[in-house]
Amino acid sequence: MLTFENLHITIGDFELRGDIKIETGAQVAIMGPSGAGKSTLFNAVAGFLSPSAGRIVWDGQNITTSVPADRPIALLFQDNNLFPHLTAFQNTALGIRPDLRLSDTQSQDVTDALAKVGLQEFEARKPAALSGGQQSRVALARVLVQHKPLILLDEPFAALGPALKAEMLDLLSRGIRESGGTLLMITHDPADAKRIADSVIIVADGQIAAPVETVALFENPPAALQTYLG
Ligand SMILES: Nc1ncnc2c1ncn2[C@@H]1O[C@H](COP(=O)(O)OP(=O)(O)OP(=O)(O)O)[C@@H](O)[C@H]1O
Repeated sequence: MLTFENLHITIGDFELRGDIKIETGAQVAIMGPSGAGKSTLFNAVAGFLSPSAGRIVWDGQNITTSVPADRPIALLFQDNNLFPHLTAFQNTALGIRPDLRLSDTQSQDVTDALAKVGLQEFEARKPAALSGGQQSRVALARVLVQHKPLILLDEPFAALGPALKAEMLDLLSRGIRESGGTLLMITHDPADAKRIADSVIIVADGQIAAPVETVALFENPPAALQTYLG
């Protein structure tokens, strides 16, 4: 379980508060207006920003002040962050060891992750020789190979067309479910939430709301979501 205990985040005069629990294995969409603090919340969870008060607890362990590398977290951001001079295999392997010196088992893990995202034939290709969708798959393989229990995605696959995006979300959701991971995904697209999220957390008006079951939320959206959806 991921818990925000009286969490208070401050940047200049921007403030965000939350006191919520997220069940292990949940797949949760984070939604809310632009500038409401979604990325800021991720930065605090990932350890790039220190909260001004409160605690972030994962499975009973206080991680509020842990350095990013010691947190149980893998991150996937919109731009994929692939290195142009490295192959799909090497870009994936970076998730295990930045110096790319893998054991045989680790190499097999990379091969398995690339197969899982349908790139078994593309291991030796560099990003320039991969389509946008294939590049996203490499980034996803790099997340899966880390076997982290908590996965944070900030607007993943936003650059892809709707069909490809849906396919990637399904791959992602299945991959994380198989590994028992917990997923937090920032998205502006209600279709993303409806496709894979069990519940939605609304970040608005300085508050991180408790997760609400996705179908129920869209059937009866709170005021902040109504305004945001237009
Ligand atoms: N480094 C910073 N210094 C000062 N203010 C910041 C900084 N980073 C973010 N902010 C402010 O914090 C608030 C929250 O920003 P954040 O990027 O978390 O919003 P968001 O919900 O992710 O928005 P979007 O949907 O547009 O990406 C905004 O008012 C932003 O201007």
